[in-house]
Amino acid sequence: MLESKYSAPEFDIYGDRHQPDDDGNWPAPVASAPVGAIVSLPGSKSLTNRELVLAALAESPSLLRSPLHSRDSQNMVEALRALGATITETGATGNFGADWLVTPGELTGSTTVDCGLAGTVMRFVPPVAALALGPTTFDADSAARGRPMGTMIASLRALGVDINDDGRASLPFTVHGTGRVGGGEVTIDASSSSQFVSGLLLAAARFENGVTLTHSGARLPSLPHIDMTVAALSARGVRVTSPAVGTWSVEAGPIAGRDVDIEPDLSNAAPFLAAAVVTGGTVTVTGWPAETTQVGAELLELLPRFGATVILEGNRLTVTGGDTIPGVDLDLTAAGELAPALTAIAALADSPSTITGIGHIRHHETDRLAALATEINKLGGKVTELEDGLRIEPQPLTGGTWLSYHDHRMATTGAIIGLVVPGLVIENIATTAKTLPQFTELWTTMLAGTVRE
Ligand SMILES: O=C(O)C1=C[C@@H](OP(=O)(O)O)[C@@H](O)[C@H](O)C1
Ligand SMILES: C=C(OP(=O)(O)O)C(=O)O
Repeated sequence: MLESKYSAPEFDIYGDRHQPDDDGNWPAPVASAPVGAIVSLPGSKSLTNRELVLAALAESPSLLRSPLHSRDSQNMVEALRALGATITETGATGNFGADWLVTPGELTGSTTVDCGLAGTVMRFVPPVAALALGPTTFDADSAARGRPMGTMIASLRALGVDINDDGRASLPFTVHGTGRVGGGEVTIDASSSSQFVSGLLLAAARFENGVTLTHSGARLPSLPHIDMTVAALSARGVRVTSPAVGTWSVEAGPIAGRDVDIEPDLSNAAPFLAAAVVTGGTVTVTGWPAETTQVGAELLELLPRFGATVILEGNRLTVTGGDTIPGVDLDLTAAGELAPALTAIAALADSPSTITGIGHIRHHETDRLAALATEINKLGGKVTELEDGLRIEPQPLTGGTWLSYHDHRMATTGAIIGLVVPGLVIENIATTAKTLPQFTELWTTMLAGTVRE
């Protein structure tokens, strides 16, 4: 497949060319043959940042083993430290960094929180700040200031929290914590992000009356991420129920300290597994959990739709690309986080694809529907934006500059396409540090494992 559709590689994947230049541009390495590699990945962003929040709100210390060390998790650590938790590195430093010991402390507030580019920080920490004794001002990178926050601000206000946003309904804003939140019933529209639900549920056991939250919007994206929140709460002894579809109830009560192993990030596995699909090679990801709430688990069903063979043996997931890549019709409402990597596969497929249910990813790190269509079309592709998705009609692609839009998954999506499209240069590859600072190293190591035929 690789040879039949695309020209031979032009340059050496092992050379210095695969470091970014001084402007942060990175020539995406081309796979000279089907990839063949075993890849280990750092911890899950979503699990790490949930466990950090819960550990900071708990009644006793927690140990997070193999947490993600990345910009998003660092922003979370610094936010919780600023609010009063003590977080120290401990234990042997593994391949991807030390464990974290989190000791809860009095939530003092009177501080500022830099959310960076992290949706989990801007949506999970304000309810914690509402429990603090003083004001907390939240801001973010200018690239992230426009991400939706109105639902969080309105729902905290509905629960009795004083917030000053100067009428913007977005960052920056100040949460005037008083040390207590009454809680109770609240109805919110979480159609632009599931993180509004998760953020309120994570802190709700510390509200005086807990929370009963009902989602009222037309659609609710990323449900597996809410299930992850519910599971993380339950594992810490919090009583949380879902009495009806779209309603969750968290009882007031203590949050238990807990030692927890953070699973590898299965969404960050997507580009590596996609590399097997688009080159007709084989990639094994280690440490794949037997059971997980991560949405990346859906790759086991999704990648075979693109002609791949997927085998889970023990804790190793092996994906082998097929001889052809059929186009697909997918509803990714639940798994929008996987859409960029799957769009790369679809752009390199043998027939058209339609991906729907992902209107909300216009509110991710960038408008991902516009960004994916723009960048693929610049290379000669034919991607049409739909109201809630993309129509992808594969075309022969040529190299060019691939913009990242401060979006780690845009950067890694470019890398997938660059495996088979020579001359693709990714702007601001460093933005991958949001969730995977080792991306270029792991990617080139994956390619160095290539079995040349
Ligand atoms: O709760 C979480 O950890 C996340 C929820 C999802 O957000 P949306 O519901 O905004 O898609 C997902 O896309 C994001 O990467 C992480
Ligand atoms: C949408 C994402 O991130 P965030 O947690 O910043 O929303 C993502 O990682 O794909």
